[in-house]
Amino acid sequence: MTRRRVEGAPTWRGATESAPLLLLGMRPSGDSMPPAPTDLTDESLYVSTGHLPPPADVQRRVQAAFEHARVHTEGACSEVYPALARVSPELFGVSLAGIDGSLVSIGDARHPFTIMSVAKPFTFALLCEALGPAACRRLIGANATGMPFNSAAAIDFGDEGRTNPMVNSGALAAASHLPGESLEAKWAHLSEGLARFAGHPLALDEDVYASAMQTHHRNHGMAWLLHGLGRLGMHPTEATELYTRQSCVQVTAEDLALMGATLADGGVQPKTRERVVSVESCAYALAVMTTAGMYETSGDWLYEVGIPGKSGIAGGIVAVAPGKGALGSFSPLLDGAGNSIRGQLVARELSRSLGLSLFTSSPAEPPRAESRAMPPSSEWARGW
Ligand SMILES: NC(=O)CC[C@H](N)C(=O)O
Repeated sequence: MTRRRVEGAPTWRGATESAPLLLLGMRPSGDSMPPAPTDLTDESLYVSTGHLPPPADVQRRVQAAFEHARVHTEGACSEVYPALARVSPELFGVSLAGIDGSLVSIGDARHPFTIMSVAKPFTFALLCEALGPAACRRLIGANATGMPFNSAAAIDFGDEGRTNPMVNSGALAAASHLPGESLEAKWAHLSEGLARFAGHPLALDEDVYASAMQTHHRNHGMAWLLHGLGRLGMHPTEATELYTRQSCVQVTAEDLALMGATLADGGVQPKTRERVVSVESCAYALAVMTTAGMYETSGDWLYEVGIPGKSGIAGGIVAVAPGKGALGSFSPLLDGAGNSIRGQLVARELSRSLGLSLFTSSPAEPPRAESRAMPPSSEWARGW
C-alpha cells in the first residue's frame, strides 16, 4: 500500500498567510517544511550540555556495567550473512570515550568486527555535510518506520519511498547520494570520511564482504523498489554494492566510542582534533539516530537509555551523549530486532551511572519546603 499526498493539499511553498500549512493527518513530505533560518551558524548557536563524572568514577562505573552485562549469555549471532554466524558469541568489549579524547576500554574493546548498521549515522552525517539537512530529508526522509531494519514494507508505507537513514532502505538511498560520479568515487568519499571519524584508516573485512555480496538479495530488491520511486542517486546494483561495502568496514568498540564522541563534540574528532563534519550535521545525524537507531525498538531504547543509539547486526552499538562523550560496545549476541543484548544493558546502566540521559534533570535549587508538604491522607480522602 502506498500512501499518497492529497491532491491540492497545501505545501509550505504554496501556502498563503491564512491557509493552514499542514492539515491534520496529512503526511508532510521532506520539502513541505519551512526552510530553516540561514543565519544560525555554528558560532551563533547557544549550546548547553553537561559533563561526565571525574575519570576515576567513569573507570569504576564502566567496569561495573561491563561485569553486570557479562553474565547475560542469551541471544544469538546474526544469520543475515553466513560469515556473521561464525563469530564467537563470547566476545564482549566496552569503550567509553570522553570528548577530551579520554578512553576507558574493557574486555574485547580492540577486537575487530564489521560495523554493519552502525555506519549509518556517520554516512548520514557525511551526506548532510555534502548536501545540507533539507536536501537529505527531502531525498531520504527522517521519520520513524516502526519496522525491522530490513523491512521492504517500510518503503511502501513511507512518503513516496522516504524512510529513515538508520534503516536499510534509507541507508541505501543515503549512500547512493554521496558525492562522486562513480561507485569508486563515492566509496572513496565514504571510506575517507569514516576513517576521519575513527581517526585512522579502516580496513574492509574481505571475508564478511564476500559473504554479504553473495547473500544481500533483500537489500538488492529494496534498492530496485527505491529506484522505482526515484529515490536513488545511482544504479540500484551499484547502490547495493556501496551500501554492502559500508557495512563491512572493520571497527572495534574503541573506534565506535571515538566515532560517537566526534558526533558528541560538534563534529571534531577528540584524538586528532580534526573537524570531520559541522555542528549542524552532527545534530541532524543524532536526530535520525534517536528516531530509528534501534529500528522498531527505538522507543524502548529511548525510554531506558535516553540518548541516541545505533546498533549493527555484527554486535556493535554506539550511544552518543552530546557534549559528554560516547559509548562503543561489541557483543554479537542479538535480540530479535538485531540489537546486541549486552550492549543495550551496558548502555542502560551507564546512562544512569554516568548521567548520560538527555531527559534526566534535578533541581538546581532545592524545592521550597512547603511545596513538599502533602495533606494527611485522611484529610485528602474526605475531599475525594
Ligand atoms: N542491522 C544491520 O546491521 C543491517 C546491516 C546489514 N548490512 C544488512 O543490510 O542487512
